[in-house]
Amino acid sequence: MSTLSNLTEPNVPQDAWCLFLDIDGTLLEHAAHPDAVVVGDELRTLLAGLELQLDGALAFITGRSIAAVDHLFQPLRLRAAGLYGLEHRLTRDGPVEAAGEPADIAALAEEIEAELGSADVYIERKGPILAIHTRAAPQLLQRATQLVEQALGRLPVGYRVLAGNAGVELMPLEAAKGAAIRRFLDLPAFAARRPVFLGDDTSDENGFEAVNEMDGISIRIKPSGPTAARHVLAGVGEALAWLAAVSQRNLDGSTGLVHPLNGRSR
Ligand SMILES: O=P(O)(O)OC[C@H]1O[C@H](O[C@H]2O[C@H](CO)[C@@H](O)[C@H](O)[C@H]2O)[C@H](O)[C@@H](O)[C@@H]1O
Repeated sequence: MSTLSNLTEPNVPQDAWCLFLDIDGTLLEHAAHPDAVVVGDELRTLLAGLELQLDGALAFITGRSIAAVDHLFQPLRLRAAGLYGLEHRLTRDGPVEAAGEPADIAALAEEIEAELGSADVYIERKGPILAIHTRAAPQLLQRATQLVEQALGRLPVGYRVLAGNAGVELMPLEAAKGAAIRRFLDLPAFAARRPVFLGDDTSDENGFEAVNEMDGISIRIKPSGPTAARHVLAGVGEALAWLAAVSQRNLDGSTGLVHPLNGRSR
């Protein structure tokens, strides 16, 4: 685990590499509600350009569903692992593959909603995953966490509880960003490329570990404590600037290891 003091800003190899991107808190500033985030045309253009430069070796790795991601980024469609890897779209225009039958957690969502009894708590129903958002009611986070932890024993298959950003999520054990990244790395478009992963959250830590094992480049956005990532960028603005600088360097045809924000080799 690294702490803030020993994390450095990342370099990116100019030879064969591929890119994995978390969305909320990495590419998009957090908003009061999941539907309130805004995707600008500049971001769409940046991602489309990077995807082209990387010959398609770019994928979103997100806790959102792929349908929700498509809706947010439309008309742009990219390769994606959604629901923390319970869904994959391995080619840009291909089908969404979903992991087995989800447990029926609809009733549980109703129960938790009634128990919390606050219009300020938003329960996002994502098929096999429940996300309980307490951004507008932070005093209810502890109770929400207790409720999902208590529910674990009643669920038919292995579930776990993961702290989210201003909330908590209940998800199947196999939902993990590291496994989602590995799945892409087995594909011809990604194989033999060095993985680069940008993320900002607890759920991204598992992805950083996977990327580190493959001698990749793990980048935590705005870390607040120890992280498995080896590099840091201070916030969404810095992450977007870094990606834009990398893209520009690709267009310029530079070679070697570069620090894209200041152009110096390291
Ligand atoms: O893996 P990510 O792409 O980072 O997605 C993680 C979760 O992001 C969304 O929730 C978070 O962002 C919302 C918008 O800023 C914010 O209102 C909420 O408090 C955050 O937790 C999304 O709604 C979840 O489904 C994702 O799992």
